[in-house]
Amino acid sequence: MTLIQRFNRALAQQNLLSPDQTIVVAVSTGVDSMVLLDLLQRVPVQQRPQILVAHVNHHLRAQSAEEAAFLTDYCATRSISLKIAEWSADQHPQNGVEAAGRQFRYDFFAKVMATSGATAVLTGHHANDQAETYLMKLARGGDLAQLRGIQASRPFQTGQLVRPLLTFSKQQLRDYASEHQLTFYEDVTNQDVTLTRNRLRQRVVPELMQVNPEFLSHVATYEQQLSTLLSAKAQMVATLLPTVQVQQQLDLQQLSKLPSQWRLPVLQAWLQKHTRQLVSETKLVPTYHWAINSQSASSRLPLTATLELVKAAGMLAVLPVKKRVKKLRPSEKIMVDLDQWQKITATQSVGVFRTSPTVASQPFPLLNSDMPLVLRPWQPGDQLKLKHGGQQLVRRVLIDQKVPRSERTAVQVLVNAHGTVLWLVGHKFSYRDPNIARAQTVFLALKHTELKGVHLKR
Ligand SMILES: Nc1ncnc2c1ncn2[C@@H]1O[C@H](COP(=O)(O)OP(=O)(O)OP(=O)(O)O)[C@@H](O)[C@H]1O
Repeated sequence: MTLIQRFNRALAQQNLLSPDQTIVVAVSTGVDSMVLLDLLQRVPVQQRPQILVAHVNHHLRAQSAEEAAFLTDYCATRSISLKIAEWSADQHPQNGVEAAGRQFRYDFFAKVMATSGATAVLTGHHANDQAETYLMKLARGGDLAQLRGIQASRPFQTGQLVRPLLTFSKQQLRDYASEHQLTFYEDVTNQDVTLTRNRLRQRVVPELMQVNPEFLSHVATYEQQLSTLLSAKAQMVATLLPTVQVQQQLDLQQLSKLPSQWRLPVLQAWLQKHTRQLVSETKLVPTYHWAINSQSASSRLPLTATLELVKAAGMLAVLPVKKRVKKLRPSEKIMVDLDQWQKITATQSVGVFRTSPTVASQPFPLLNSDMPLVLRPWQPGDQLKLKHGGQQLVRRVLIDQKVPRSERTAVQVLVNAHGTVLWLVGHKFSYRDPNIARAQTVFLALKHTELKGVHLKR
């Protein structure tokens, strides 16, 4: 089969052989995309899709303007529609020009696709590009899924991104170009061996082809096998995921019942679903150990700036990061406004109300001279007034009530303007005669709230 026949077969496989559809052809004026454009024009007219060439002038090389002018002339002579985008120098970033240029290109292709109603964008990627991509990914490391190379076709905007030359080697394309006397431009930056891809292109791939001339087709075969394997894996994970999910949460016991090789991929899929981010399995290993280890020191694990993993009652949930309530230090005081809840810890709020609140509360005769009321951690000399005129040290109350030493410092007292303790919050009230003159009855209340998400449903 000739190269032209193989090319037409590749187009047929992608359902592109129809004059009723428009395709965008990304042409850089390099040999690959000029061969692509030439081959497309050789498709019999009754099958040939409408061609719309898209070119980006990157303004990166002196040659750029010449290339754009050449392509303008080429398309005009052959009555081919052409769209050119200018990526002007002032748009170039200081670093990462290559990636930014690629982004600009694909954004432009997407725009052209949208405005022309095209069904596909075609690029000139070939078998050597595929091999270089594989080698780069092997060197970089990661999950097997990340080793996937360039796809012959993948969804792109409202259609497909198609690489019909993926099975052809660079040499085959060069031979075709010289046989058909095509004009094309060499990218001089391809000679720059300080760039990793160029070193692979010029040194490593030729070496490997010396080891085995079939190297490129072996890479293509691996890519196919890998694709099949990964889609089988994705299907299996999709089947297993519902067996460990309870609503939005993940049941850790069910997870640990899965065959060991599926636990990490299922955790990964569950996390991806709830965070919309894919974390590689390799990076997920510590998270997995934290999740299944019942001795983990903490029940929370930060995931992103805004999300955290929360583990409770054998379940795992992805929740928004809670704003931590700052622990009160001994010197800190909070002025108490009447009729308002005041948070004193992550789970406790205190209020002084003029009408009885819905939660349990203690009536207390309050004097104008008590105001302002203050909440603060208790101090060593603090005392409570007892009913028959005596005093009791706060410290004594805490000891009598067997409050663990570690929890004692966090206990708060409500004191009046004169520093008299009215309430040892959560433990005991000071006594005051309910018939004292000029007093108004207020209600001292303590409310416990659960930390959202810590008490998870099973
Ligand atoms: N300036 C350009 N204008 C239009 N199309 C381009 C341009 N540069 C590259 N392309 C398209 O992208 C294909 C691959 O080009 P090249 O290998 O230089 O890009 P890459 O950056 O390595 O690949 P990718 O763009 O997929 O990351 C070309 O064959 C061509 O179809």
